[in-house]
Amino acid sequence: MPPKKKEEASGPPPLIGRMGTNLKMGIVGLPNVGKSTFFNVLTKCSAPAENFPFCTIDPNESRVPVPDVRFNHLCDHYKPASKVPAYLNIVDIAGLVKGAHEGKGLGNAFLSNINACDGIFHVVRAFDDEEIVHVEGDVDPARDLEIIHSELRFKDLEYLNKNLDGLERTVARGGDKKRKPEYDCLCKVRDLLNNNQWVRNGTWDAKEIEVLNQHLFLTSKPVIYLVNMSEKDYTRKKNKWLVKIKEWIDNNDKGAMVILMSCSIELKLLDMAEDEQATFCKESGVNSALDKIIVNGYKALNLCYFFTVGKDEVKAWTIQAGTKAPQAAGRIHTDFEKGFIMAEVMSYPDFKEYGSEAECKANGKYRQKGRDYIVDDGDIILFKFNAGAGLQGKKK
Ligand SMILES: Nc1ncnc2c1ncn2[C@@H]1O[C@H](COP(=O)(O)OP(=O)(O)OP(=O)(O)O)[C@@H](O)[C@H]1O
Repeated sequence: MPPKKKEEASGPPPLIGRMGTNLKMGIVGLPNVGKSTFFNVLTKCSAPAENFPFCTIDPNESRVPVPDVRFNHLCDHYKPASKVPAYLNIVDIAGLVKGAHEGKGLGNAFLSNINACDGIFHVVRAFDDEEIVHVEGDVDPARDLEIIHSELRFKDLEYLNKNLDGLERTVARGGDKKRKPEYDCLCKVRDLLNNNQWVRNGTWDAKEIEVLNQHLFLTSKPVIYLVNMSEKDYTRKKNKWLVKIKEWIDNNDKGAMVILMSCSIELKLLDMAEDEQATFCKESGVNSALDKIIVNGYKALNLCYFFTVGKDEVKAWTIQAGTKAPQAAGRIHTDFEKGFIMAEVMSYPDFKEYGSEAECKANGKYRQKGRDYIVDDGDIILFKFNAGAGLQGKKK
């Protein structure tokens, strides 16, 4: 067998989850925890946010620009006619309740909406308000985290057992040896789930990841926990539930990202003019959590982007981390991939340091990269491709 090319051997490891650039983060949580409010402030649109459970009946989808000082700097520099940032797709999913996996509270429909997402913003309520009904009767974020965690796990177990039954018969009868690795992998999934663990927290080799990616378990999706606090608590950066939340996450999802936020502060900021907002943030020491949430949601999906720049347009092109130059070129046009010759690349830090394309060139920072180049987040690229592929010459 010929030796593997260096880039193949050292390329990024396979990942659990769907491939592609049109991935979505779903907003998940119990009813009345602030999901729709969060979705509204995020998208600055007006999906209903009412003071009673289940006001979100159908999933609501939107996309929000990913904030990036590099993109802003490139726009300031080129002053292009068109500015196109990267976007994060977000879906607002109606509240899950205990027993959702058995169909309670329209559970199954909502669980299938989660299935259509690639990552989860898990919103948990840490604010008290007697006017706002809590489906479990009182506020207790650790209990709520456990409910959602268990519902997704139960749903995976239900799906798994259905698949495993058939597979067990086929493999046990010795009829289909080819499916033994799949069977073994699914048994490993079953053990994990029965042990109160999520698929995402298991250790998997490349072959097993191939199997997992045929099934796309709910508990294989990356999760960012959003703790929705009252305005007062968020401002003073204190909340009586934080220790318990941290404890729960350490015990159940060690290392997961937790972001503190307050939907009521975000609503307040949304109503302010830009200068008023700046003064408020300076005086109160409070900042919006939205940028951090969007940027980390995007990263959780393993997405990144490269830039194309010029007077006509500065644009961020979403790719999956680890994408090689020809496939990145293919995001712009399939002919760019087919007729790929090279990528001319400036890294963003070099561009920032030298101040222009000409200075990057003069200082050896304008590099020509071939087919095996793995595009880095923030690269500024000009692709050269063979006009025989259908288009003329080179194109930004
Ligand atoms: N941090 C907060 N402090 C106080 N009130 C809040 C906070 N976040 C949200 N709320 C209020 O809680 C109520 C419920 O919020 P929202 O409708 O967004 O919940 P939801 O999780 O989308 O519910 P459902 O799943 O039932 O649609 C609203 O009245 C909203 O204004």
